[in-house]
Amino acid sequence: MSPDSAEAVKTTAGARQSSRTGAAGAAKLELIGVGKEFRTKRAHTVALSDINLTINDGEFVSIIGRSGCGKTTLLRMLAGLLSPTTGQILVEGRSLWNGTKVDTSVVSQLGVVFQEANLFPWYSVAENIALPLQLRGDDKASRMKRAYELAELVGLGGFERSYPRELSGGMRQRVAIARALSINPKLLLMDEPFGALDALTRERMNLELQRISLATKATVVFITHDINEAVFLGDRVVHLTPRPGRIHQIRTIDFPKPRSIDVQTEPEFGVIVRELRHALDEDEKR
Ligand SMILES: Nc1ncnc2c1ncn2[C@@H]1O[C@H](COP(=O)(O)OP(=O)(O)OP(=O)(O)O)[C@@H](O)[C@H]1O
Repeated sequence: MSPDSAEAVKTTAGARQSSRTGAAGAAKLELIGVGKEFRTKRAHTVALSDINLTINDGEFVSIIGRSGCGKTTLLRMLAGLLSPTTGQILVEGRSLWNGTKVDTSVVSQLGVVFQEANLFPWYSVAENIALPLQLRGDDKASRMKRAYELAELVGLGGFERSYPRELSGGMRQRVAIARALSINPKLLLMDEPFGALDALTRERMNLELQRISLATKATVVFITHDINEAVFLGDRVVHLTPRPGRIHQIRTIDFPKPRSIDVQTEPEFGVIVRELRHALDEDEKR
């Protein structure tokens, strides 16, 4: 982390500008003035307001924020599951949403991993991994070849014929990651993927995800409650504040990759985590 790292911290006023200056490379994902409102009989909730963010090819962006600040809403809009009320979402320059209508050809190029692995219990590991390829009509030989390669990549070589019930929680999440990667997604979207895992497994999965994302050069949007995890994995960390959800600051994390777990013991790492934690605590008072 450079001595002028404080420069990387931008508060609300500067967030719009800093959000458009990520690592070098082509824009993979652009959010322009994105907002989401929910209207029910009982309530009108502005879940997200004026989100502006550009994510470049190969970048890993972590998103943190208090419960209810709109993280999942944001990811669901990026995944094509929920239409934005305002603004535009562009994937490689192509609009994901046209009003409330989603462009399915863009969605089919996205990989999504949720907190629950959501595997099909009656399918083997390899069959689960290959499912998106089956849906897209790839022949069996080529999709199994790819499934076996991916099983190896996520550390499940030898388990290709196992069934989900025979796997640990961490292993099931690896299958979910491999399945999301099967289509070589333009974007990998992850919503609290390790939230249900114990601390040690989670730490191992952080290392694995770093390795996989570097090996595949994937562009990743990663939502987490865990500040440590966000900083460890992220090239940038986006902090959302609630009511309505807005980008409060975007912090660039300069530690070179691959990062070892020991980076977390470096004083600079501790400073960043503490500052982000403090900023999140401030959200409670808002
Ligand atoms: N389908 C919905 N209908 C009405 N309000 C909703 C809906 N989905 C989300 N909200 C509201 O939008 C806001 C943001 O919710 P969201 O689930 O995105 O937050 P979050 O940051 O992911 O929270 P958590 O960390 O607890 O998962 C909340 O006020 C929530 O009540």
